[in-house]
Amino acid sequence: MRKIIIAGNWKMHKTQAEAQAFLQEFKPLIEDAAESREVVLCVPFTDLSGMSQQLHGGRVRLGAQNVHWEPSGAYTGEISAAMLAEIGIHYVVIGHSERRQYFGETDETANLRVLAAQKAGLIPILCVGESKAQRDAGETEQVIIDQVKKGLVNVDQSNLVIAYEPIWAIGTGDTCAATEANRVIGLIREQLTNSQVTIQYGGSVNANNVDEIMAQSEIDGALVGGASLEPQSLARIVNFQP
Ligand SMILES: O=C[C@H](O)COP(=O)(O)O
Repeated sequence: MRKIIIAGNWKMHKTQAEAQAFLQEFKPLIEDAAESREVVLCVPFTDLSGMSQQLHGGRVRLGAQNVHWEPSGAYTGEISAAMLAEIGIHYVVIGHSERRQYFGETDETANLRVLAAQKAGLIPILCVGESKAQRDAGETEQVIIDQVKKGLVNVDQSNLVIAYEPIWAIGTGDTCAATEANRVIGLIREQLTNSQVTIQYGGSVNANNVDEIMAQSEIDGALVGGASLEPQSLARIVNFQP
């Protein structure tokens, strides 16, 4: 049975004080959510340590938003997988389209990061997705297959999450039709050797559309940006109605 994972990606939002206030309101709202649903918050590096202590023993797990592939060294500004694992982090977002667009990340560096994360015992959330131009040119399938294959070289698929995030649907309110997201995620699954990998959809998921998205047979969760910043809205997404 594939694990359902609802993950918030706060991106570059929330100070430690704001994170603490969020958790105080959020935790009671998800107390009754089905145990089978994993709840993850992928937050800025500066929030991780404090939140890890605040969440210790609870059901909300933490994720980072990036990780370097080397275990240590002269890489100013970078964070290693062991540093994250040491403070109780379980997940790490890798290859998000914003990292690819603004920071020059590639399928090759995403692959190195996935391998480093797994080596330290973290679960990578590998993001893939096509741009509007690629979709309009009919290249969606090839782009996605390429990203998946290149990102997963030598990767252990029993310790992996993939997020399908069409770039044109991120932060735009222009959600990919649930049936189309389901089709592309089915295509991603066909490229895998392990059929049990959790594959999320991401791109303008919110309290109003989550039920339809999560009703799709291939979609095992959501990676939520904007709508994860408010406790009520993320709680509604965690409590989606199947
Ligand atoms: O990682 C999350 C995605 O980029 C989706 O962001 P969004 O929900 O604000 O569209």
